[in-house]
Amino acid sequence: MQASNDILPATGPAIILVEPQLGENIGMVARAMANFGLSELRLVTPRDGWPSEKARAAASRADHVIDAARVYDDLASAVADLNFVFATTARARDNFKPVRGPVEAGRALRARQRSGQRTGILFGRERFGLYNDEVGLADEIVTFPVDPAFSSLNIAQAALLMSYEWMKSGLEDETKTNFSSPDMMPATKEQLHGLFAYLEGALEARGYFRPAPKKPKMVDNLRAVLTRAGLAEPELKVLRGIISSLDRFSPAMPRGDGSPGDDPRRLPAAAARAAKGTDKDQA
Ligand SMILES: C[S@@+](CC[C@H](N)C(=O)[O-])C[C@H]1O[C@@H](n2cnc3c(N)ncnc32)[C@H](O)[C@@H]1O
Repeated sequence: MQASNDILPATGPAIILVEPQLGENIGMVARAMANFGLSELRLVTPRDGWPSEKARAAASRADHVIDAARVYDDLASAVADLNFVFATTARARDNFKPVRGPVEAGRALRARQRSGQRTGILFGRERFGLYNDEVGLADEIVTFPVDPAFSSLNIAQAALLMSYEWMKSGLEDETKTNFSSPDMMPATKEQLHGLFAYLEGALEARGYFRPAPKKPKMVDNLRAVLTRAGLAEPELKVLRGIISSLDRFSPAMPRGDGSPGDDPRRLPAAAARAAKGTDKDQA
């Protein structure tokens, strides 16, 4: 069957395969996407390179998906322009992320798309799935209800199930859900990662990440908390302003300009009261 000429522009979630190992699987993912009206395929460093004739053959004429597939050097770049990302995983993860079933996830993606957000779904390597720090780049997790004794689906089957739920969510007579006004939609991942870098730099300078071996876990937790908040761009600006202000007015270890040292006259009112020991709460 020939792919139709009037394929719709990519309005559905991007399907993001992290280091896919087999061209055949990439092709079958593309085919499943095309079956259910998805067309935006992103590949993070496919093991056997790209383009792949094996992928094209397995896609069974979903050529429009294969031809439009984009390759990225790392996952952060692949999600940079997205507002909301699901990670699919069969394994329970020890972090703060909400775990959804596929039906709920399909509906959530549809509602976010209707409110103008760009979304994506991550799939892991065939052999061992996604690393925890990769799941950490997503907002929420999707786990399919499967037999716990045999829980791992083939990647293309997993992509097929998610694509199916996506299409089904558009066929249902659902009440439209607007998450928020357009300027309060979640910031893009690139904007969010900018905040991570800024905050982590400020915390590093204050010796927050101690002892050093705990730093990766502390960073993961911090990022999970900030990701879960679904912060919009104006909210990121507020947080940046707060961090920069604390940076300037930390009497203990001043950074940047305007440090007040221990001069209470230059501290914000509450801090000045505390510094002078006149704060009633301290009595
Ligand atoms: C073959 S599986 C990887 C298997 C790996 N042992 C694991 O547990 O993650 C390839 C990918 O398919 C998706 N997947 C497989 N089974 C799944 C399930 N039960 N729920 C959600 N995603 C699943 C995930 O994206 C996974 O990284």
